[in-house]
Amino acid sequence: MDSPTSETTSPPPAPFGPFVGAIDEGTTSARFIIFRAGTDEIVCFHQIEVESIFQKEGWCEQDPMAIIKTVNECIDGACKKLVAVGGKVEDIITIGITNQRESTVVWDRHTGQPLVNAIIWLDNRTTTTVEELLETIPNNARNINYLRPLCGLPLSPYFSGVKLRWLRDNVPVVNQAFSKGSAMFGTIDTWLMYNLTGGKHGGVHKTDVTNASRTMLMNIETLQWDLNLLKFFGLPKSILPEICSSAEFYGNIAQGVLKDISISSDLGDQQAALVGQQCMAKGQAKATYGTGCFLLYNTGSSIVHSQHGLLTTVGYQLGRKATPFYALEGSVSIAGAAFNWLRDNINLIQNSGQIETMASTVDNSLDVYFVPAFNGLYAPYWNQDARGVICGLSEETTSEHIVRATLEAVCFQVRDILDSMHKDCKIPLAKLMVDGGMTVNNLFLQLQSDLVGIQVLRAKIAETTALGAAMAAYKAVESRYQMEAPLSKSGPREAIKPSISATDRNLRYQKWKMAIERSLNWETSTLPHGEREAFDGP
Ligand SMILES: Nc1ncnc2c1ncn2[C@@H]1O[C@H](COP(=O)(O)OP(=O)(O)O)[C@@H](O)[C@H]1O
Ligand SMILES: O=P(O)(O)OC[C@H](O)CO
Repeated sequence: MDSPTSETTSPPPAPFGPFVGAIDEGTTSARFIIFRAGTDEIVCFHQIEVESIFQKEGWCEQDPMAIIKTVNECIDGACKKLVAVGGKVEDIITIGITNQRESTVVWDRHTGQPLVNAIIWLDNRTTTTVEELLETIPNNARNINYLRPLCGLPLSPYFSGVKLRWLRDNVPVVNQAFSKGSAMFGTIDTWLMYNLTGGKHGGVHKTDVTNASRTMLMNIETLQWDLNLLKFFGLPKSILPEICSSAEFYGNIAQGVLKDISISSDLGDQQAALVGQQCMAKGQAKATYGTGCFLLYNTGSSIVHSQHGLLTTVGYQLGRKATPFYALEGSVSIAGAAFNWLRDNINLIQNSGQIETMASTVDNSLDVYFVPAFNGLYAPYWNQDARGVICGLSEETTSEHIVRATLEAVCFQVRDILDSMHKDCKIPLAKLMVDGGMTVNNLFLQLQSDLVGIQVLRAKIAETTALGAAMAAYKAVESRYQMEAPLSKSGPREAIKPSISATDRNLRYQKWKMAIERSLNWETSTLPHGEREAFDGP
């Protein structure tokens, strides 16, 4: 047996500051991560799951007060861990915020209390609102792309403006607060910022350009709230936060363990991952696989209006006077969420650790295709009436084939998006940077590379979203910081290369397209309700 040496017995050196903290408030969980400033070294973090509430079919809500409580617990938890390893909380020089986007909160400016639960981005209750808004488009055009030139987005239940309009039309207390001028609106970043900086006692009411670019209310060129868009949605400007850049002083934290520490960045989580992955040059792209999957392609300072179903969004603006960078985005609403469904609704798996093991026991999905269009299909289809289908089932199909087909479903959806990006930008992507909860799954990354036919590069650290927020916050307080400098000493990214033939890949993709056809317009292609009730079999 080795005798202990002074080297093995002495405690590890205390981490030295300065540190930068990042709140990452995702759909599934919240976390607070403490980085060594200007690096991608995580000193410690604390993460807690956030509960979603499903009151009715297609609805998804979260309790805004529970979100605040969870974030505060994450901050406390991470700071305790920092002290436990010998670090000092006072060495945290600033923090940043990154968040699930589009999710909508309305609260009362006098009490600081939410008027309703937050409507989460993947909530589908507003399909009728979209229908009603389509009716108001001149010349009976019913064109979902009518507002694209102004805001870069198609009309869809996904975006905050549509959710706000639904609240105005359906929740009297919100409608009254709009009329009285006592309502405040915010996406999750704004709600967090308001509460952290004092709430009803002087909390700031601000958002950043990336989050604002997901509301359908901001003009994509001026980066200001657009009066024509507000008029279209019938919403008052008085409820909206001030739009700021993604990296600047937002306010100081009012109480708790981080009291008086500044908040210096705010970015939607997918844009933060773009920064954290260092896709800061035109033509670079990343895909983040969490609850949903979001592929962002940096288009530099140019606004590219997609002709093929992608979104035009702000990528980041790192300082008040900095040039805004834009991105084309392909959004997939159900990625990792499909596994939550396999676990919670049909008990096919018990935990996410089983996914890779089960899917690896079979060589292929035995021609099973699963389109998890639970709340319609986002990019590039924007079909709110699509619903999920599993096709190709046979007597030989097992749970393992379905789990594998679920992994492949995410890969095929990314292929759909890459094809659109290729058409919009003309240059095919040579490689794709990937991150997010699903990317711990090695088989998944191999399937992704096989089914799109390009190299997939796994991020060196899993927390690229929080890293992006921390980098932007540090940039705001340390102007000499070079964000493009190599961040990590941990070696090159892991590259996964395609291992199947182009013929095989294209055949499988054709089958996927057939499955997509079967899922599209499912809601509107059913019999009208009256006939459905009368129909009594053949
Ligand atoms: N090994 C795995 N294989 C496939 N999916 C996974 C695996 N581990 C986690 N996931 C999925 O990743 C998602 C969580 O990722 P995360 O990036 O934390 O999400 P979010 O930022 O949306 O909260 C969950 O939906 C979960 O089902
Ligand atoms: O919670 P995530 O990481 O899946 O991200 C949610 C997106 O921001 C929704 O647009």
